[in-house]
Amino acid sequence: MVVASPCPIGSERMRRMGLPVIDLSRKRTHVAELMVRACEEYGFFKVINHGVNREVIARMEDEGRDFFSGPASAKQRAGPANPMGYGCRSIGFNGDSGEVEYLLLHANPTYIAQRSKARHPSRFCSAVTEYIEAVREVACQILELLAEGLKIPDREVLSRLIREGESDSVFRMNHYPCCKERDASHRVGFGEHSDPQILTLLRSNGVAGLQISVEDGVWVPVTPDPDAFCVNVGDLLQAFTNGRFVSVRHRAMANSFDTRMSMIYFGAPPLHAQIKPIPELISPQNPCRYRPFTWAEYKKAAYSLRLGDSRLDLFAMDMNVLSS
Ligand SMILES: C=C1C[C@]23C[C@@]1(O)CC[C@H]2[C@@]12CC[C@H](O)[C@@](C)(C(=O)O1)[C@H]2[C@@H]3C(=O)O
Ligand SMILES: O=C(O)CCC(=O)C(=O)O
Ligand SMILES: [Fe+2]
Repeated sequence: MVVASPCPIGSERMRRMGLPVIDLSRKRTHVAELMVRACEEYGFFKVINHGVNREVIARMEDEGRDFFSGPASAKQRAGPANPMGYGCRSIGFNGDSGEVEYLLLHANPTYIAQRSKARHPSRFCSAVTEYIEAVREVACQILELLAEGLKIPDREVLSRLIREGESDSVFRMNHYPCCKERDASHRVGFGEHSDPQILTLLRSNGVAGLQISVEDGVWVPVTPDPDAFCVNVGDLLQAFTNGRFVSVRHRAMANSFDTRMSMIYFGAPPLHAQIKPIPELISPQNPCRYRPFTWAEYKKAAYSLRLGDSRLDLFAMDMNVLSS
């Protein structure tokens, strides 16, 4: 098994400092610079003052709570996850599992309207649609700031891909029931992996569980903050930036005291989109590291592998051939 990267920052520094917290209301050039550094050094950061209306978040959270606490029959109606839909414990198609139940939806309004199998479908559907729209805007803003920070003249080169009507972005709600067992802190909710898409925006209630892999197999917990979005670089953004940004492995652990719910937006391009390093990020010192591929090809590879496998290596250029 080949695995994806841990965070390049050492465990001590990560424990001491925690993740970078970026205030989106600060000066644009400063924010862009901080974000680029965070994506290079941590692959993860938090954003605050992101402008997403509290009520939009609260409505989504209420709907999520209502769905997961609802009758098994309503949840079964939304399943089984193939891969979209409701799933319990089983993750993906290749034998992965964890102490989690979830709802996976395409982030596209028509799909959401058709797949709203909650107890109050139209209320659920409008809460999800509003939430996704608001979070997608933040994701686009971040991708444009990153392009600016990387001095890429086409500032929309990345944001355009997830703004497109045909974007294959996904919305996921994970519900981790409180695990009353004596040593539940060792129980895995969602196993280690990197996210395949471009950019992930995660929000959770105030309960801990998310952890990031740093060097030497150490896992560092992310302090929960319901007012922030936790943002991470996905595999495609690592490829677009020619390896300058890192798609870092993370996982979610069970919690012995409280129930945890996370709501995650995975910004992805349309299926037919070509993924290849952005030309401005290729140079003789940093030759092209990935061969061109489509998101459809990448997704197929992801779904044929286990959760913890690295798929980006399959699309990497042979650097020995390049240097000879
Ligand atoms: C085991 C798997 C679940 C997953 C598809 C995969 O084959 C490998 C990647 C997994 C992942 C991780 C990030 C997201 O939660 C997710 C929706 C995605 O796009 O890739 C999941 C997939 C899933 O749960 O279906
Ligand atoms: O629920 C979480 O905190 C993390 C889950 C995750 O990483 C994912 O669904 O890709
Ligand atoms: Fe993830």
